[in-house]
Amino acid sequence: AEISVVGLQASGKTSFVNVIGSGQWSEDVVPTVAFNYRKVRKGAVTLKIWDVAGQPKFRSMWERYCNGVDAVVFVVDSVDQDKFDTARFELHQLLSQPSLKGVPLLVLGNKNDLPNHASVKDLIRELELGKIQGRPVSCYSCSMKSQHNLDIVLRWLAERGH
Ligand SMILES: Nc1nc2c(ncn2[C@@H]2O[C@H](COP(=O)(O)OP(=O)(O)OP(=O)(O)O)[C@@H](O)[C@H]2O)c(=O)[nH]1
Ligand SMILES: [Mg+2]
Repeated sequence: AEISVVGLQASGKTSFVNVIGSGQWSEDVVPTVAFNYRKVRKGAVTLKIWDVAGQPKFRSMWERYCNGVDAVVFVVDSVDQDKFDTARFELHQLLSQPSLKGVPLLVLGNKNDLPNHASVKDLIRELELGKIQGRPVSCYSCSMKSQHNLDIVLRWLAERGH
């Protein structure tokens, strides 16, 4: 399956790709410039992953990297509640692109190893996930640091096929 990983800067997209790619958690990751491409084998499935940069100047590129993928993964820092409005805006903006019609969406509320993280229920409300129509949508709370819930995330991705 081919997937694209998007979301605001410092939400943990590159950490996600590093952890599922090599099992390596590291505190020291540099902000992504433009994008990274990585192929990850997980048992019988090969994931082709576009890890796209989240800083404002790169967000206009998200659509290009999401075009034609089997799933979009949108990563949110579930502790950084001040950024939920921006995350919601960028997510709905992206999903409104005609090229992304029907593409399955996985929202990850990352950093749940930290205190006061938003729950899945909070994220569904804050990001208005209930308003999304015409595509499968899932939302999980997880942590790249503790690897909590990464098993169900990988299962979800494996089900996107190929
Ligand atoms: N506590 C904690 N920190 C995390 C977790 N995931 C990522 N981080 C930290 O969050 C910071 C940003 O992580 P990145 O993976 O670089 O974030 P990004 O979304 O790729 O950022 P851009 O490439 O700039 O868009 C780093 O300091 C990570 O160590 C997590 O699950 N828990
Ligand atoms: Mg990155």
